[in-house]
Amino acid sequence: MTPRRIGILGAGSWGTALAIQAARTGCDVLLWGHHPDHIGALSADRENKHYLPGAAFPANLAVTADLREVCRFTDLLLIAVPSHAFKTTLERLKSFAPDTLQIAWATKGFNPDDGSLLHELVISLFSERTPVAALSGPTFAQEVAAELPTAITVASPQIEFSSRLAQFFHSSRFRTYTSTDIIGVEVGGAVKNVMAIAAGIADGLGFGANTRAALITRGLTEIIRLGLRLRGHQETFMGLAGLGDLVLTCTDNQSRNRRLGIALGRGQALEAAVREIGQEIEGVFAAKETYLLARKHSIEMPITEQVFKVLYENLSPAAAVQNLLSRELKCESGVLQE
Ligand SMILES: NC(=O)C1=CN([C@@H]2O[C@H](COP(=O)(O)OP(=O)(O)OC[C@H]3O[C@@H](n4cnc5c(N)ncnc54)[C@H](OP(=O)(O)O)[C@@H]3O)[C@@H](O)[C@H]2O)C=CC1
Ligand SMILES: O=C(CO)COP(=O)(O)O
Repeated sequence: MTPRRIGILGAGSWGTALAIQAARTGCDVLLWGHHPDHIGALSADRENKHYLPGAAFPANLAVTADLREVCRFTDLLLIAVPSHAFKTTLERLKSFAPDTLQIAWATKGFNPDDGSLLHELVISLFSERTPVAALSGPTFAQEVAAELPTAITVASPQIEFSSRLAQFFHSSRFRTYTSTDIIGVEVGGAVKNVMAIAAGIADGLGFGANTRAALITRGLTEIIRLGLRLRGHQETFMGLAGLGDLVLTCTDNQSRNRRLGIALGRGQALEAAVREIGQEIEGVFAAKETYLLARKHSIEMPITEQVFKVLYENLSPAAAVQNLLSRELKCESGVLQE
């Protein structure tokens, strides 16, 4: 049997957890990070002490700070850098990647340049023929590293590619489902982070379970509205990469987006809260991109709008809640209509 090889780009908590998971299934894995010093520490410690402490690297997981080395190792790459670094990572790859490159990603977010989806960016920089896939679902890195049972969706328009990738990561503790709806999976993964900030704000303000459940439900409506407009499939939003990830992120304090919301609801300033969390908080970018997309497509996304205003227009969390509550009365059953 030919050896299964994968290169994983991005040595933060999620790239490291996925590298460990792929290695556990028997793949040979090369994990790339952009800071030589950080990669040196990973190599010496056989552990990512900064981003994923306590998860030992399997022997078949190697690390490098040299992107060319990854392309010499394999033409199958999985990108797990933050969305703001996604384009530059692709551009760096493009100059020396082979024509046979297959690109998957576990990044959750939009292209910050224009709010396009990441698969559109990959195709525009590479080719319509490049196999592409997005991995997304309710998956905290620490729990995957600790081998707590987890399920994820691998979405690609090319079924052979998603099926092959699903096998690269599948184990008895990590269940992989395939999907052809890459649009729905990407929209769900990006916009749930905005809702997690909203849910955190509500909890930080001292509201209760009723408020949280209402935000999750109405947040899902917003995700579906935008997702359908961008041609995602309704059933995807009820799946792991939709409702599954939305519930996870809005309800558990492992979520950095939720923790940011809690800090804001308690009155902490944005910069101080971001600094204290000290890791990527994708919802800060996604709130702006989702808000602009909603305006572009004339879609009502009131929770997104209020989160945007809290983050970018200095609106107080209490005023944002008041704005949501004072909206005109609506019929719930019309939620999916324009
Ligand atoms: N953590 C999780 O549980 C999950 C995360 N995700 C998604 O994974 C993506 C990555 O997040 P996550 O790993 O959690 O973030 P972390 O904050 O844990 O790590 C971010 C990593 O990105 C690196 N990085 C920052 N800028 C660049 C750049 N320009 N080029 C290359 N690498 C860069 C950082 O390196 P350095 O520190 O050296 O700057 C660091 O290694 C996000 O889109 C997130 O939504 C998805 C599912 C679960
Ligand atoms: O996407 C995630 C889990 O599925 C991680 O969420 P946070 O980025 O909010 O920590």
